[in-house]
Amino acid sequence: MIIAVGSTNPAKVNAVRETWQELVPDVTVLSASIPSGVRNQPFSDDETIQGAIHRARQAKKELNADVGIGLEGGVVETPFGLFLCNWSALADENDQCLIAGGARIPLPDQFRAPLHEGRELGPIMDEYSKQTGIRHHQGAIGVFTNGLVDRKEMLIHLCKILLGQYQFHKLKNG
Ligand SMILES: O=P(O)(O)OP(=O)(O)OP(=O)(O)OC[C@H]1O[C@@H](n2cnc3c(O)ncnc32)[C@H](O)[C@@H]1O
Ligand SMILES: [Mg+2]
Repeated sequence: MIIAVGSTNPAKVNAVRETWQELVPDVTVLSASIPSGVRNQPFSDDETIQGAIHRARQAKKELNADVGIGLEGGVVETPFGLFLCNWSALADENDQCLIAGGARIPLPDQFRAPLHEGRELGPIMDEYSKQTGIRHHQGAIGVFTNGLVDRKEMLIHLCKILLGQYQFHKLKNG
């Protein structure tokens, strides 16, 4: 079975690889950089979900896979402040999509202006934490949880929710 991931970000690819290779026999995980079809920095749940779905379907198509997976990070305004959000989608053999949402965590108020001006969270996080490539490693969630939950671990949870739904639908519909 071939699984295609619509990103080359190691936090994303390794999350998919570790989840599927551990839980499903004879899986090959391929990855390719796939545009999300939405803004580089999605600004709502809807836009982030749309990006995840687009990446899942395109990855499946471009890599000629059985199943495609899209993982997308975004930000959402709430009455309690600006939050990081995480969404994922799995495109199955019939191109039907399963969706799963992940962790949310508040972002500092000072991030609001640069994000609204069109900057991406990745570089803002690098400046804030005085590190480089945060998005590829611990992620914002790792920084703001003191390293207790990193981006890959958070994405593994999403991948398990996708895989579990996929198995549930297979058992139900054959
Ligand atoms: O190569 P791709 O797959 O595009 O990976 P990415 O890191 O850009 O991730 P997304 O496109 O899913 O996320 C949209 C933006 O939000 C940023 N982002 C999302 N989650 C993040 C996190 O946990 N830490 C740092 N930046 C994050 C990301 O860097 C982008 O600027
Ligand atoms: Mg991106």
